[in-house]
Amino acid sequence: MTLLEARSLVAGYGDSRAISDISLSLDEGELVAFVGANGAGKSTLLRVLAGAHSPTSGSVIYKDQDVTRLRDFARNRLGISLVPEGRRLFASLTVRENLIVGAGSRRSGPWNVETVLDALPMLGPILNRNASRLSGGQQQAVAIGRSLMSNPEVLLLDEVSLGLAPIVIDELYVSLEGVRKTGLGIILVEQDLSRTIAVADRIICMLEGHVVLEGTPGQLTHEQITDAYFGHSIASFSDTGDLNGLD
Ligand SMILES: Nc1ncnc2c1ncn2[C@@H]1O[C@H](COP(=O)(O)OP(=O)(O)OP(=O)(O)O)[C@@H](O)[C@H]1O
Repeated sequence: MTLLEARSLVAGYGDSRAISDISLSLDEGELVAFVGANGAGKSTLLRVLAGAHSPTSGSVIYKDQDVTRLRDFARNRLGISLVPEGRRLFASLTVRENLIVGAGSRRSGPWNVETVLDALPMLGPILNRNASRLSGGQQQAVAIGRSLMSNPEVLLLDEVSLGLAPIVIDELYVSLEGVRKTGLGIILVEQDLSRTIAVADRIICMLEGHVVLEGTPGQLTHEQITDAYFGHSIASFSDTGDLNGLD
């Protein structure tokens, strides 16, 4: 079942365009990864999907409902949750309190402090620690846990592993795999190509606001993704695996 759809989204800041004509769909239990160089438009796209930034044109459809005009808090209540770049925790609150803030949408579902701790075991020992005293990996785990507390059906994760040690990233991805098995649709932005290829059902590469390459990890090579990332080739795989040139 399709959870989230973007139709021809265009968005920007003032006169400058950050994303152009982006369309995508996300199914239940699917993990779609966006890759691309700095400034490619990945964060803007996630913010538009979450309702934190208004598109100039195009639409966002969530479970057959047009949510384009709904703000982020309203979309969160419906089941779309963004883990933003920079994590944005409440520094003066403890880990437990940050998690509880995430439950503000009052949606019912499987996630509560206990189940979040099961999914993200690194939070257990630091539950009563102030968020200002956390490492980057711990902050990211709290940010993911806080989003889960809203019982989302779509999780949007920006720059999951940015600035984190490989061992911490491994642990976070093990947790995410468990979260995904619960049936959530996940869209993530990830700089680490090897990891993206390992976890994603589909990879979408953006360059200067456009989608320049799209396919499953089985259809795309590391080299093709790297080329698209840096703008060396512009190509797309259809579902049948054919290579098509794009304008
Ligand atoms: N608040 C803002 N005001 C003005 N321009 C912005 C703002 N945020 C992003 N941009 C611009 O929009 C374009 C897309 O940026 P965006 O952050 O979405 O890309 P990104 O792929 O997520 O890159 P990064 O990895 O650096 O976050 C860039 O040209 C960027 O400079």
